[in-house]
Amino acid sequence: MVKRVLRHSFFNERINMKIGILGFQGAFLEHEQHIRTLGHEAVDVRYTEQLEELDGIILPGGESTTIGKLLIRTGMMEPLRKKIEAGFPVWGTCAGMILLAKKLVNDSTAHLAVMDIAVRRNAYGTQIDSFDTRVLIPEVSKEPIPLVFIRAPYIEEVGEQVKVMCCLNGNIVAARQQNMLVTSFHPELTEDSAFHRYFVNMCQN
Ligand SMILES: NC(=O)CC[C@H](N)C(=O)O
Repeated sequence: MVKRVLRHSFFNERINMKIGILGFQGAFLEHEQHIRTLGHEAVDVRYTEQLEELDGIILPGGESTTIGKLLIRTGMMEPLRKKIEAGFPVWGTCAGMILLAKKLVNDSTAHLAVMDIAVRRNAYGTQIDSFDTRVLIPEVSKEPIPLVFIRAPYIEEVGEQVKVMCCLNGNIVAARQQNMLVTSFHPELTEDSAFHRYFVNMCQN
């Protein structure tokens, strides 16, 4: 409560959020750039103690099996899971989506298993099946935004609490359940900051 009050300016404008980006592997720099462009601080998260100073965390793309193993090895898996279950804002892009899913339909990777979605890993095939497209996601932006898919997963089933934000050819590629946001694609690899703005807003509320 004290933290919330202190982080508002005199005129009640929110200043300088601290957004963590899990830095074990994957697209740290690209996410950092967007967070900085929006005027907030990006923190490279590698230790459990760092979680306490953050307003939210991004789990970037990479290799979910590797990131899952590192979460266990560093002792961050359980504290992070508990924090997310208590309402800590989190956004998983691609491998990050896999880490957040309660159910993996074609894999048994160690993961956080907090969000009520069933996810298929590498659902679009291999690296050469990577692709990009533009889609209007009204909740996030007034204009169609570029979506980049790289060995991407998609969501096959969602629980009652989950809001589907974007479907592509009948597959769910973006969804939100309260404090948890997931995207199959990589907004950090495009110039459009709409998704980062959306997540920062989630962290402010
Ligand atoms: N770009 C990505 O994050 C790819 C995810 C990767 N295919 C995995 O299973 O973890």
